[in-house]
Amino acid sequence: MSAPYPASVLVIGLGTMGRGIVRALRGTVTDLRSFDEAPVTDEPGARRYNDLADAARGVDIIIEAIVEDLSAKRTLLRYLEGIVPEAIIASTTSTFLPSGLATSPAQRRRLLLAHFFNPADVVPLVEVVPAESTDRDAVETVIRMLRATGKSVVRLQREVDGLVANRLQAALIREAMHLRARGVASAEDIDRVLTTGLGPRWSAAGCFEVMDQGGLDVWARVLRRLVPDLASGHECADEVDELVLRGQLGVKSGRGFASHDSDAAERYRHAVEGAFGARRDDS
Ligand SMILES: NC(=O)C1=CN([C@@H]2O[C@H](COP(=O)(O)OP(=O)(O)OC[C@H]3O[C@@H](n4cnc5c(N)ncnc54)[C@H](O)[C@@H]3O)[C@@H](O)[C@H]2O)C=CC1
Ligand SMILES: O=C(O)[C@@H](O)C(=O)[C@H](O)[C@@H](O)CO
Repeated sequence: MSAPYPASVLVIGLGTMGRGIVRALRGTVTDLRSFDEAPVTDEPGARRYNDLADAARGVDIIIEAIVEDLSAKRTLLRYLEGIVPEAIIASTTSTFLPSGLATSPAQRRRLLLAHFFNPADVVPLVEVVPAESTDRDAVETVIRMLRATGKSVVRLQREVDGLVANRLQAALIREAMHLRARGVASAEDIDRVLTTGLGPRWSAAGCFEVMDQGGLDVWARVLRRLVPDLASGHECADEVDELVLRGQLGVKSGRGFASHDSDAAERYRHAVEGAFGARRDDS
C-alpha cells in the first residue's frame, strides 16, 4: 500500500539544495520537517529539529540532501535504517546511483533518487530514479508528492551515471570548452549562443522536436558531417580541475570563468525565475 497523501516529509541537509527543496514543498506538504547537523540558518516553512531521531519519528518520506560524499551519505542512511526502517528515502544526489547508496536489503526496496535542480523551488524538473529493487509503491508515493507540489517529474526506466540531464549538460559543456580552447569563440559568446538562441528555443521545444521541425533529412546530413569532428576526450575535466586548484570555484569564490560580485547568486536566481515564468507549461 502506498502512503496516504499528504505525506509527512523530512528534508535532511539545509544547504543549497535542501533550502530550495523546503521552499518547493512548503504550502503543499503539511507536515514538513527539516534537519541539518550544522547550526545553519533555518528555512521557514519546515519545522526545524535539532535531533535527527525526533525529526524522523513517524515520517513517510525522507529527502536526503546532505553533502555529496558517499561515506557521509551511507553513514546517515545506516542510522536512518535503525530508527525509521519503514520510511521511503529519496536522495537528491547528482553522482551516486540508488543501488550503490542503500545500506541493507530492506532499504534497497525503499530508496530511490529524486534529483532536483538548483534553485529547487524554481526549476520544475525532478528526475526520479528507482533501483531495480525499489518497490513500485515507494516510487509512486514520491512521484505523487512531487506532482502535488507542481513538479515536472521524469521517471528514468533504469539507473545510469549522470541520469539524463547531467549527461546532456556534460556533453554540451565538453563541446563548449573545446570550442573555447580552440579559440573559436569566447566563453561569453558561447553562453550568448545558448541564452539568446538554443536555450530559449529548447524551452519551447526539446531537441527531438527541433529535429522534426527542421527536417530529419537535413539533420541526417548535419550529424553525418559534424559528429566525427566533435570533442570526445577528457580535457574539459582537466581544465576545470585546474581552475578549482587555482581557487576559481565560480560564484562562491568570486571567480570562475568570469568574475562575480556578491549579488551574482541572487541575480541568477531572478533570471532563472524569469525564464521559468515564461516557459510553456507541460508538467
Ligand atoms: N548544488 C547543486 O547545484 C545540486 C546539488 N545536488 C545534490 O544535492 C546534495 C546537496 O548538495 P548541496 O545542497 O549543493 O550541498 P551543500 O554543501 O550546500 O549542503 C549540504 C548540507 O548538508 C549538511 N550536512 C552534511 N552532512 C550532514 C549529515 N550527516 N546530517 C545532516 N546534515 C548534514 C551540511 O551542514 C550542509 O548544510 C548533494 O548530494 C548534491 O549532489 C543536486 C542537484 C544540484
Ligand atoms: O544543474 C543542476 O542543477 C544539476 O543538474 C546538478 O546536478 C549539477 O551537476 C550540480 O550538482 C552542480 O551545480
